[in-house]
Amino acid sequence: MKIFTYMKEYDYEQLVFCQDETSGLKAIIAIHDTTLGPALGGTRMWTYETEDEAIEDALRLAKGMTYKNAAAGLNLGGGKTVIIGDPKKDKNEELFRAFGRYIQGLNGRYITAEDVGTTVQDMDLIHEETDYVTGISPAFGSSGNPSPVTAYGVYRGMKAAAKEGFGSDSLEGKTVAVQGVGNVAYNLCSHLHEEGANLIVTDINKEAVQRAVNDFGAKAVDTEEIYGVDCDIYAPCALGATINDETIPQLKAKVIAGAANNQLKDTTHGDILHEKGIVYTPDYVINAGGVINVADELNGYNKERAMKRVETIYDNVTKVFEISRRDNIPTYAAADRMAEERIQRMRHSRSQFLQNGHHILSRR
Ligand SMILES: NC(=O)c1ccc[n+]([C@@H]2O[C@H](COP(=O)([O-])OP(=O)(O)OC[C@H]3O[C@@H](n4cnc5c(N)ncnc54)[C@H](O)[C@@H]3O)[C@@H](O)[C@H]2O)c1
Ligand SMILES: CC(C)C[C@H](N)C(=O)O
Repeated sequence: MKIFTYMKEYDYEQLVFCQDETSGLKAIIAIHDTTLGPALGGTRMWTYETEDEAIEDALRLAKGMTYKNAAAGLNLGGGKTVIIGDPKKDKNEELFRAFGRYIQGLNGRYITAEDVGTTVQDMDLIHEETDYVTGISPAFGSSGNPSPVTAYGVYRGMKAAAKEGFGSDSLEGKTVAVQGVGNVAYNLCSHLHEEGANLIVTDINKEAVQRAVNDFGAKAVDTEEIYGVDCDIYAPCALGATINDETIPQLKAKVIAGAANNQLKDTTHGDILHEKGIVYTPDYVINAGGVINVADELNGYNKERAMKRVETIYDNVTKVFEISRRDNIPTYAAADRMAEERIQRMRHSRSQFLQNGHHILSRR
């Protein structure tokens, strides 16, 4: 992989490789853009086949966080970490503490939180070494696990998408096909079940599937079957790139609305969905609930304030559909436009120098 060529093409600021022999830590911190503020984004722990695959995942996820934070109206830039390893076997205290020291070394340019493969307990270990971590235990005044809040935001965004696709935001009687019933999707299923939606679920983890079957009366299908099931809404809630050349022809859903990051394999797939009249809800707009919640910690966490902001996901999704219709562009492009315009506006409005915080000579 030509790293500098890639970084230049998509305007990345920084890529940090972290190696600690004692703990076995191998991590990549990608900082995409800090125009709006420090880069906030989670830490993913995953078994990557190759180092290039891990680097690419970190870079793509970090850029997604720039757009997610900008579109959500947060004063934060975008970054992300991937730790190369098996979250079931390779975790230890030293590893997360070593990683925490690397974050501390960035002196606030990057703030972390949970993502796939990491937990509140892992964040607590990172917190032993740095304050630049959110989503730690509520006992520290933190917001805790972001997943239930992400799920609530996805639920609200799905309602806005249903309004666009079916003319009503009621999900009662709608059939939703959920791919991956992990931390976010289990909570999403709970909201959908409560509203009277029918659920079809799949996961590579059989216990996760069984829990959804038992708790919500969901119908289980095999992992490859999920794309072609008869449903109104497809909710991708596992990993990325599941909307691609192989899966699009199978889809029967009119609406796509789910939690996963980087759902489109690439932008051409967003174009195809647009041509087919499938309502695609841009991933980083609908799944911003978690980051909105953890970002509130930077002001001293207030749940009521955070949840009020999470409610805006419904309006943000609606706005993306409006831009898409107005400018006749696919929804992913409409979301990018919304995020990029905000970053550009802020970049320009900061051209005037204003002393903020400490006097620049105060430490002499
Ligand atoms: N946790 C959050 O707050 C949050 C916020 C925003 C976005 N996201 C994104 O949402 C997605 C889910 O996050 P999560 O925290 O629930 O993760 P998770 O690891 O708890 O859940 C993911 C689930 O997907 C399953 N899975 C993996 N590959 C699969 C496949 N090929 N087919 C079917 N199932 C498969 C896993 O077994 C797991 O149960 C991720 O893409 C994540 O980046 C999460
Ligand atoms: C900051 C976190 C809550 C990040 C979350 N994993 C996301 O992708 O939005």
